[in-house]
Amino acid sequence: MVVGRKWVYVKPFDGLPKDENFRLEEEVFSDELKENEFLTEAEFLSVDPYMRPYMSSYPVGTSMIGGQVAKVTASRHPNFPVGAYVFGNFGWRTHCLVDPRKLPAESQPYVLPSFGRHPRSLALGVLGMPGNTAYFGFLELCQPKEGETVVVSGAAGAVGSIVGQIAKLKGCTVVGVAGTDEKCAWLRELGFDATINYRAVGESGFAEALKKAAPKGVDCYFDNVGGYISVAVLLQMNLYGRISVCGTISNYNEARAQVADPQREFVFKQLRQEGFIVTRWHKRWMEGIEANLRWIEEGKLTYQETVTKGFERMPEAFVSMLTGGNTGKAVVKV
Ligand SMILES: NC(=O)C1=CN([C@@H]2O[C@H](COP(=O)(O)OP(=O)(O)OC[C@H]3O[C@@H](n4cnc5c(N)ncnc54)[C@H](OP(=O)(O)O)[C@@H]3O)[C@@H](O)[C@H]2O)C=CC1
Ligand SMILES: CCCCCCCCC/C=C/C=O
Repeated sequence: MVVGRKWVYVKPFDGLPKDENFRLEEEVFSDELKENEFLTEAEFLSVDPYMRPYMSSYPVGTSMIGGQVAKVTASRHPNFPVGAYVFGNFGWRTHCLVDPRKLPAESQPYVLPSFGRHPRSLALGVLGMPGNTAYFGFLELCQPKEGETVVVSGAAGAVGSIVGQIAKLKGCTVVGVAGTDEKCAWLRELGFDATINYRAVGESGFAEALKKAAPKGVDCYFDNVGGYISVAVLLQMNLYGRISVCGTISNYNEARAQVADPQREFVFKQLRQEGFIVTRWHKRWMEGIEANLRWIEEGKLTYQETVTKGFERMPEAFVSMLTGGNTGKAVVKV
């Protein structure tokens, strides 16, 4: 018998998540596995922005959703032997009994490929879902061309920091938008050509700061945040510009987003905007991971992680990420 712990969603979110929304519970697993089942023990867990809006469609009493890196501790599945490390969407839990046949195609667990000298936690960041969000969401939807100007919001986070570096690899001029001077300094170290600390310039100063940072206008916008930042970028897009709408974290804690009417820009500048969910590319998942790993090995792609220690601190790490406490990928080490 194995006793695990899990975080349960016990009260609907209202604004920023609080302690009262979560409860830590125990769960018991039998040692008796059925054919094709395996048991895991978590090593690293991910806290991601999507958990905030997604949980609103789950009933209270559901375990918190999310990805993790875990070790297989018992198995009756030939592809998941004892001792293997896997990625799985097992939720905020220390242990999980898995039968892959019960999971949808786009959420199948997989044994981690070798990351060489790099930590396994990267399977939650640059070598996992956020890295693939950057790789596919930027390259496929923005179709960047050498010499173009790319703006990335949420630029110092898990997705944005990779998008900006890929844009540099493609020969673009890159402007990153982030919430502190320290984050902006890191982005310039990564090779970003210009940065804007949106908190420092404020809503009223953002358009002018963008004009300075991107004097030739914007050809591609990778949008992680929505809100006034995105409206300002939209108004400075060039003819035939492309916008990849990845996320709108600026309103995840609000019941309703403030709506602007941007349609005129789309008509007269003939813009193209497309939203996406990264699992759209689940059949090409390993292609993204291999490309990002290759760039890391070649010294062309750098990553950073913000690691919180202790499974009991999952809610704290989640709220910290939602409020800008992380640089690069936010993860929790059990
Ligand atoms: N479409 C898809 O398939 C996917 C979408 N996403 C989306 O990508 C975005 C980034 O995710 P991810 O890289 O994991 O998260 P990050 O690592 O970027 O962490 C979230 C960051 O958002 C920033 N932020 C918080 N509030 C605001 C605000 N009001 N305005 C601007 N920035 C804010 C904070 O940085 P700062 O200090 O700069 O404010 C914070 O660090 C999210 O919107 C997420 O939902 C992620 C994965 C897949
Ligand atoms: C039950 C876990 C589902 C995991 C899906 C991961 C896809 C994240 C898509 C993110 C969208 C916006 O942030």
